[in-house]
Amino acid sequence: MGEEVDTAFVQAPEHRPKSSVIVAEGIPLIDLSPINYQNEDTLLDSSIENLVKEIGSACKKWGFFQVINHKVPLDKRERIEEAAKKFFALGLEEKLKVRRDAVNVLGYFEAEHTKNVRDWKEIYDFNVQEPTFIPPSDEPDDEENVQFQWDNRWPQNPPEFKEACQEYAQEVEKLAYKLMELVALSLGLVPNRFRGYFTHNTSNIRLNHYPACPYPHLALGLGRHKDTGVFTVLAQDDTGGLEVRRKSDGEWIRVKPIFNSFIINVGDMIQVWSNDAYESVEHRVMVNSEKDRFSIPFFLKPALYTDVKPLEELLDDRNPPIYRPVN
Ligand SMILES: O=C(O)CCC(=O)C(=O)O
Ligand SMILES: [Fe+2]
Repeated sequence: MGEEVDTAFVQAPEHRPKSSVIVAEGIPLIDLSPINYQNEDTLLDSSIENLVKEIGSACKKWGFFQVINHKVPLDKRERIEEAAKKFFALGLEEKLKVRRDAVNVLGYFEAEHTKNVRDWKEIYDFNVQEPTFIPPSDEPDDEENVQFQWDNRWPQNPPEFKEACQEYAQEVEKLAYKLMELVALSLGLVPNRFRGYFTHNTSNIRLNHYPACPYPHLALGLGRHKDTGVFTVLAQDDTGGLEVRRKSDGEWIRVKPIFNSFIINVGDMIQVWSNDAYESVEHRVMVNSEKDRFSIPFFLKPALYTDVKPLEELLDDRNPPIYRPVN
């Protein structure tokens, strides 16, 4: 990524970052302490009730919130952050050894595009559940129906990379399931309503590296998009750069980094399950000319065979299904 402006990275004028930044007072900060003192049978006492209300209203109003006191051990997070830094600092040739390709969707990738404009970043993807369960195809001979592979490609360097990734994944996955229960309660459902969808989950973790960029006014680290999964649990470093589209007026709002917190955002699947009660919200990432930025999203995703459709319990004559099942 040299000093010349490479037009592949240049955003259309209306999508370029503005020089003034609005820092969100707005996106709610939610303290998860109440669930850390609970066991399953007491999940419904009053501190949980308040927490559930906070989560429900954050999902409705913003589609985004931050959580603290989440019980993901800080040392596990620091270990994967360090491993990610060391991996991205390797030479390109070394990283290309684990590059994703047309068949295997996991591994390193340096040429991601969002809405046809190249993102100023490099990434590494791995799946949380290994091996990923792939349902047998109905039409195995159909040439259109390419069978993708979902095999984690672990680099040899740094040596601790795989273990750091797997240990972190386990912890953040536990947090995701707790949040899923709280989201279920906030929709008036039983806490484990969604659990069965994740037996053969396809959740993945992405390591994002946004290098410092010589023309941050023209490019984006990641163009505007919505997350396609259930929801995302994102660890961002202290650089800042994530912006969220405020539902009330469409303004881009910067999400302030808070030490040892996670950012949670509603994805497309909750939007469908909840029949639009909660909406998936656009977000994007700014780059800057001085500092690299690292982030680690965990994308909670169900089994590949899941039919995602509005949940029957939430529908009635006044709230008919907006979506047909999507598989
Ligand atoms: O880097 C970030 O803060 C956000 C990343 C993101 O939105 C994504 O990878 O989908
Ligand atoms: Fe995203």
